[in-house]
Amino acid sequence: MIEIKNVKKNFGQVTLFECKNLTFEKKGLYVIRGPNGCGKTTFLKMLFGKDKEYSGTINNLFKKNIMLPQQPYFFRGTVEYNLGLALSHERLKYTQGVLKMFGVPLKVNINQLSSGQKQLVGFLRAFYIPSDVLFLDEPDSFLDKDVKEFVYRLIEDEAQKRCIIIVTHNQGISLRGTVIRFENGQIAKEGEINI
Ligand SMILES: Nc1ncnc2c1ncn2[C@@H]1O[C@H](COP(=O)(O)OP(=O)(O)OP(=O)(O)O)[C@@H](O)[C@H]1O
Repeated sequence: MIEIKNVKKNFGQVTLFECKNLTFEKKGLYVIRGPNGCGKTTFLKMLFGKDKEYSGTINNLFKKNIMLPQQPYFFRGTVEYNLGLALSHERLKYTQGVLKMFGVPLKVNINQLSSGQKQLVGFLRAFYIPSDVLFLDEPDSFLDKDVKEFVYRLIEDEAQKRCIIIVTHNQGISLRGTVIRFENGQIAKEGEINI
C-alpha cells in the first residue's frame, strides 16, 4: 500500500503538481494519465522512493519495489544473457517462449533489436522479477498492436495478485484499471474505467 497526503512537487519556485490524497492498494492496476511534461515520470520516481525532494507525505509500505524506466538498462551481451541475469530458470523459460512467439531472437546482442523488441524484453524482465509493486513508465510506447494487446492482458491478470502502476499515453487498446489523472497541476483518482 502507498498512502499520499498533501504532496507538492516543486522545481525551484515553480510547482509542478500537487496531490492532496491518494492511496494505492495492495493489489490492482493504476493507470497514470496526463499530457507531456505534467510530471508523470517524476511522480513515479517519488512513489518508488528515488526522488525524495517534495513536501508532504508518501508512505510506501511495499517491501519489494521494481521500476521499469522508459529507457531500461541492459548489459552488453545477448537477449538471453540479460534475461538470465535477472530471472529464475522457470521464469526465464516462460519469457523465452513469449519472445519466440513474437519472433524476437534470443541469441543476438541486445543492441541489435528494434526499439519495440527491446522494449518487450525490458518489460518481460521487469515483470517476471518477483515484487510487491511494479512501476511501469511507458512500457508500451514502441509496441505494435498485437504485442501491446498481449502485454496489457498480462498486466491486467497480474494486477489481481499485486499492485501495478503504469504511466501510458495509450489510445485504442483497452486497459482496465483505476485511472489517476494529472489535470491543471492536480493529481486525482478518476475511478475504474477502461481506457
Ligand atoms: N531535475 C529537474 N529540474 C527541473 N525541472 C525538471 C527536472 N526533472 C524534470 N523536470 C521537469 O518537470 C517536468 C515533468 O517531467 P516528467 O518527465 O515527469 O513529465 P512526464 O509527464 O513524464 O512527461 P512525458 O509524458 O513527456 O514523458 C518537465 O517539464 C521537466 O522538464
